[in-house]
Amino acid sequence: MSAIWDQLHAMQADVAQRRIRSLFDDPARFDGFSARFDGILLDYSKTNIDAAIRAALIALADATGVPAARAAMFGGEPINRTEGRAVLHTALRAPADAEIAVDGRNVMPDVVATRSRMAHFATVLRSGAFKAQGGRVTDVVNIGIGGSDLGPAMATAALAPWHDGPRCHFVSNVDGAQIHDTLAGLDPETTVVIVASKTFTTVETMTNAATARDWMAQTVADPGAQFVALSSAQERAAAFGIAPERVFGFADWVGGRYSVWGPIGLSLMIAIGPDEFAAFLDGAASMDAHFRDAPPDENLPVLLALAGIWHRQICGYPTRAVLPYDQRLALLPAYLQQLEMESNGKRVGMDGADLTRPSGPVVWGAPGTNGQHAFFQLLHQGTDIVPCEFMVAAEGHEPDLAHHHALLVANCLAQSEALMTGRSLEEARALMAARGLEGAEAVMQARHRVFPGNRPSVTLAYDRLTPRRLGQIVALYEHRVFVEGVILGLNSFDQWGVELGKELATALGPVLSGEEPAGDKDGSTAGLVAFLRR
Ligand SMILES: O=P(O)(O)OC[C@H]1O[C@](O)(CO)[C@@H](O)[C@@H]1O
Repeated sequence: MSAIWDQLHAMQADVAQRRIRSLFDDPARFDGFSARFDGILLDYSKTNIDAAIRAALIALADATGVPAARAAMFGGEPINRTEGRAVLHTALRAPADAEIAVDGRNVMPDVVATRSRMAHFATVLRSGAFKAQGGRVTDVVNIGIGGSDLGPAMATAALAPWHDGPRCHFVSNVDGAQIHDTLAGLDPETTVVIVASKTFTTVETMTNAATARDWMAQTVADPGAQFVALSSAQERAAAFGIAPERVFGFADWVGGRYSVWGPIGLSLMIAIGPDEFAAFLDGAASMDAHFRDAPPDENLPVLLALAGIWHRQICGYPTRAVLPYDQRLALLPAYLQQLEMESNGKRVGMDGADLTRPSGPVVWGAPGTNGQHAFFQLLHQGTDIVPCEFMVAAEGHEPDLAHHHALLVANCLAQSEALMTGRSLEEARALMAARGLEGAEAVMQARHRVFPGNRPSVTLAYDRLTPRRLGQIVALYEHRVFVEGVILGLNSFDQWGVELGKELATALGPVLSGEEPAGDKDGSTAGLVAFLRR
């Protein structure tokens, strides 16, 4: 297998000076290096991947066991080795009649039962039949963090055109500013609070949940009746005082960052309704089938993963930017940061030995066109190369504002073109000459206006951002992360790297309150404690 890695590095050295633009001398370049599924087009023709490199990348995926690992994941095997668990978020969106076994038991009856309990609850709440102390529920506050926040918050914002339920708010940070500002605008008598936590121990969520309960208790006689829990830890939810009929559980084979498809998606279901939520699940399930069945050179998650491996592990680019030209996907970069970096930000392989190559990249981004007026300067002229992943819809949701959408699309395409094509010194000098500049000043000014180009990007284009399309896009990224993780030989489904900070924060609480001395804390931490202690 290391022979294929070596081969890819050698291929990269061979093509390092090649202009991506020159690949379009072949009129079939776009068709040969793009793939379609349903209403989605993945264009990776603006990368330096050619047919031989793609073949080697596919051989790498085979040699590292991607097909077998994929079968093991869909088959419910305990592929999350460090936690001894299956990885079955795909079951949450599988058709009701699917049969998916964990330890010999079909999990689908439980999944389907929870799905219909959620749908019933959402329908009752949306219809006004669920009576809060003040009558019809006007507002829902989802309290959760990480995967218990980012998925539903991202998807709820993305699907705003489908909102016809109560207003949904999301509180995640333990910073009291967020819950203060959120609750300040709400009426406790018409608000329902959803406590979303797989473990029901996460300190941020439990602190916010207690604050929300105190807030509600000031005017509501039975605040527990307006609380809902989404959790794998059903006893802890009960101990918090939430009645079992408002506790929606899920199994430990659903990872936090993969959990929007089940109970953690309840706030989204309340916002858009069970039917549209079902379309979101169906979209994801269709991407699951595509990922399972399509040949690698037509398989969107595999191709996106191979482009990721090429740019990060072979070319050595340390970050990648996600740039949705779709304002309603403004939270997608944050969602993908958790999905990708919590999954593949690891330093050892499955066997515990050090990785011999870089882990997954730093993922960052912001919606276009805003980013163009902020950090795109570095993307075009900085000394680091940042592979960009653009996203754009053919159609917006505002027919009266079609001219806005036309500008949005033009800007998206202009950016990937500019990144690839750039502007040479000769072209820049011609521009200066046209402005009447001459001599050394013209050269200096021209050099500032050179764009080196040859900067790779992929574009994910889709017809329109619907619940189904969003489900497909999110599942596409989930599987992309999985494929990259398998190729790197790491466990994409644990997150031990978040533990140490949690432990130290717990220990620092009494130090900050003055109950305990700073003791053997390092000088910086002790100095900061002294400054911040009140
Ligand atoms: O849903 P929980 O158990 O509150 O966890 C929230 C988040 O915290 C993490 O465990 C990281 O600390 C994430 O993986 C998870 O999504």
